[in-house]
Amino acid sequence: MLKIEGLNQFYGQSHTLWDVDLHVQEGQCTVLMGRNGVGKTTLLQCIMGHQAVKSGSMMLDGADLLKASVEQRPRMGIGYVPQGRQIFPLLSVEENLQIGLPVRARNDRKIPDYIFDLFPVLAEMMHRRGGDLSGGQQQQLAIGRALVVNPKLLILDEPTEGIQPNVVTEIGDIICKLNREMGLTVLLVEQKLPFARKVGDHFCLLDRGRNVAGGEIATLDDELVKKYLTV
Ligand SMILES: Nc1ncnc2c1ncn2[C@@H]1O[C@H](COP(=O)(O)OP(=O)(O)OP(=O)(O)O)[C@@H](O)[C@H]1O
Repeated sequence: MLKIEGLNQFYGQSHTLWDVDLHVQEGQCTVLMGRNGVGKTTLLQCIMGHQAVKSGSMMLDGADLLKASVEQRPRMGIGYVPQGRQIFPLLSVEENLQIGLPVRARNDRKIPDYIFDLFPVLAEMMHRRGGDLSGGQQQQLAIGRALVVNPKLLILDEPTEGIQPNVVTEIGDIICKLNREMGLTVLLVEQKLPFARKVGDHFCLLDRGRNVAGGEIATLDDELVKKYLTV
């Protein structure tokens, strides 16, 4: 579904991503891994068009993502849950969810009911301000908001960061449900190994902006973990 090849990215003079390849297969959950600062968020931002790419190719179901504007990418079927959630604190839960509505077809600009089935707390807190929600609730809101655009590919940047263990389990179950039962293709950045192993089918491991390993999650062995993930 998503095929990135030979991607190079710079922050000014600083070469951050070096010839990075990433293939996300339809229906799979791919986990992008690596220590802090290796370039995971930068790669996701390149996919969303928030960072410029120096060279390489990036195709989504045969369409050239690099030719698409930031506004077009959600319309091409990408839902994005950014690092730190980026909830609008002064807007209500409903208004935060409504942000994705213009991306939907003109005759279908309504928040889909299944989002409230997945996250009942969003229905309960519909008129509360985003800033009044707990971290876990905000993460659920961020995922709900990404689903409003009716994505075929859901991208999540560290959805478990700074969240209580019971909510981490809940979010893991929901990602599995979206992926395995509802057929949504998922790409997520995740540092927590048990979580990555629970939700992931494939992994892509980066180190200092370069691919160092990848494949089925079962092949992510202790040696790779020690070399590239343990701090
Ligand atoms: N806006 C920016 N301007 C300049 N350098 C940046 C910028 N954002 C990130 N970097 C640098 O690029 C490198 C990759 O950062 P990035 O945030 O993509 O890594 P990461 O793997 O997602 O790490 P983390 O898990 O800590 O979020 C780091 O060295 C970081 O300091």
